[in-house]
Amino acid sequence: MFTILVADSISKEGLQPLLEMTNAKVIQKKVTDPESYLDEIDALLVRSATKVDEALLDKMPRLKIIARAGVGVDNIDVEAATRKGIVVINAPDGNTISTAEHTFAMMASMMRNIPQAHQTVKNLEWQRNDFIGTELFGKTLGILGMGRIGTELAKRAKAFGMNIHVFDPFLTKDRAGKLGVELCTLDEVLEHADIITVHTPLTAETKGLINEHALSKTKKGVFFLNCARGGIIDEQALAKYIGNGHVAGAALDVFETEPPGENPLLKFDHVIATPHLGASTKEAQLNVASQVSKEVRLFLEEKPVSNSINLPAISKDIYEKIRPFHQMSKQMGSILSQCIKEGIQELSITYSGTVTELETSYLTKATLAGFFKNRIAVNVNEVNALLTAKERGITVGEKISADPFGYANCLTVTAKAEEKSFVIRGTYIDNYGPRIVFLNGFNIDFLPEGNLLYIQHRDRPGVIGRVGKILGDHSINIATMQVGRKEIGGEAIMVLSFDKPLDDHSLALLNQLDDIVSLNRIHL
Ligand SMILES: NC(=O)C1=CN([C@@H]2O[C@H](COP(=O)(O)OP(=O)(O)OC[C@H]3O[C@@H](n4cnc5c(N)ncnc54)[C@H](O)[C@@H]3O)[C@@H](O)[C@H]2O)C=CC1
Ligand SMILES: O=C(O)CCC(=O)C(=O)O
Repeated sequence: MFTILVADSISKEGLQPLLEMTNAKVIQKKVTDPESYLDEIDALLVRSATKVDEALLDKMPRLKIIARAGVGVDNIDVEAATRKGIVVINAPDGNTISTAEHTFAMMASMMRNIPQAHQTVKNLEWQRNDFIGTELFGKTLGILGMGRIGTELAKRAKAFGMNIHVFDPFLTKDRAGKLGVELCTLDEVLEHADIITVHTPLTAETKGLINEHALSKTKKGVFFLNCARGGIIDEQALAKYIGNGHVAGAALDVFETEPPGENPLLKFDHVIATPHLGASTKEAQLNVASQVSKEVRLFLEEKPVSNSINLPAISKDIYEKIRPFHQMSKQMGSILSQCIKEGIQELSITYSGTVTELETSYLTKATLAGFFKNRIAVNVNEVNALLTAKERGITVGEKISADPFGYANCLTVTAKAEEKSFVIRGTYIDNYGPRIVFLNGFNIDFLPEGNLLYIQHRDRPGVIGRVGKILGDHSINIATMQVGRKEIGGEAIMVLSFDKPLDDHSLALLNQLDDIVSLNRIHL
């Protein structure tokens, strides 16, 4: 049974895919509510009100996925979540139109003084001369950040006869041409635009993108809009430039601190504001809620998700092809980890045959996840596998080889420790399943599943019988047994599988047998 916490106000209709799950319980409470049962939560859904920081994550040991019903994930410590192996997803385009429309509405309202004029009429005044506005037609709109919202805004502004100048380091000239906008440098936008609007994410790079230095380059009488994130425009600098009459007005939907409280910007008549309403439409809220609910459900059903911030996105079709290898990779990593007990310096995987046509980097991460599973306390999965390896000084390598050793496909994983290395090879046979076909220098053939015992021994008559006798004497049923050797009388191996885990006492007795070199219990 999964427990899902919906911590912010999210459209109930959009939550339907989660409410319909028979194996999930949905709790709608703030994270500060004692009845939110943080230590039992598997999935967390938020908007921007809940700050998902490391301290909160520490209280949620079972958490597997955080879903942001919206775009900006700046209220989530994605790095801490990644370290803990928690998938972070968002709803990247469910509120694009609403936010573009809100920005446009704010721009039109600001240029025609609508909020201020509205208030005077409500106050029974009739001041027609105080509210002379400015047309949008023929003006230059500077858009900083030409992503989804910037692009939708540009379309609407073009329809109003505006010239669009854009700064976005990731926008190509070709795409700018197709969108009918002029690609500029930041300075060019600052120098030429009549109205400047920001539509970037809030990152270390965009924090203070519009600071005093940038403001000093703008035209006198310029207008500003921020319907993206507080902090992209430095509030102190903006207040200074409105105060000295250089900036003619600003329209703000977002603030560095929300709610903004006694913010000096709100004292200016030429500043209009809304309380972070960009995405507040019925349509957007339904869109984002149902987008993330569907994704969380897919994730809990162990199906691939598309809108992850910290996990490589793979489509459902691709996942279906990769699924058998995905499971086998995890098992191979786990076997390796249980056979080579010491710390390793390097883990390399060679792919050959048909598997090379798939997203092998996903399999490499799964192998690492399997390897770390029983070694470290942190939940390691495809999200944090590479980071975990890096933090532990393990070099991870991936190679493609033309030689599949006679199989249709083959994965060979080598772990190198200081003094030894261990190699495991597996193949997936259609309509049959995964098989481990090579273990530490020996050809073998076993199913990587359940409770296994890997025995290295000398190839002498009677060893197999003595092993069987001890197990039989202790009522341990051998489900399967595979043997392999390099040469007659030389080193040999056995891999046995049992219906239940092998107990310590029987293991110790087996260890005392002549000709036994080493024993490894493997639990998959
Ligand atoms: N007010 C509200 O309620 C809402 C606010 N937002 C915010 O709007 C912003 C934009 O959202 P989307 O368009 O959906 O995101 P997006 O990811 O589609 O677009 C962001 C664009 O910013 C560009 N960019 C990144 N760094 C840049 C830099 N240093 N200088 C210039 N451009 C840069 C990127 O190349 C990208 O094209 C985000 O901050 C998001 O959180 C989104 C939805 C609702
Ligand atoms: O949840 C909201 O209403 C805010 C939306 C937003 O800011 C975003 O999607 O980035």
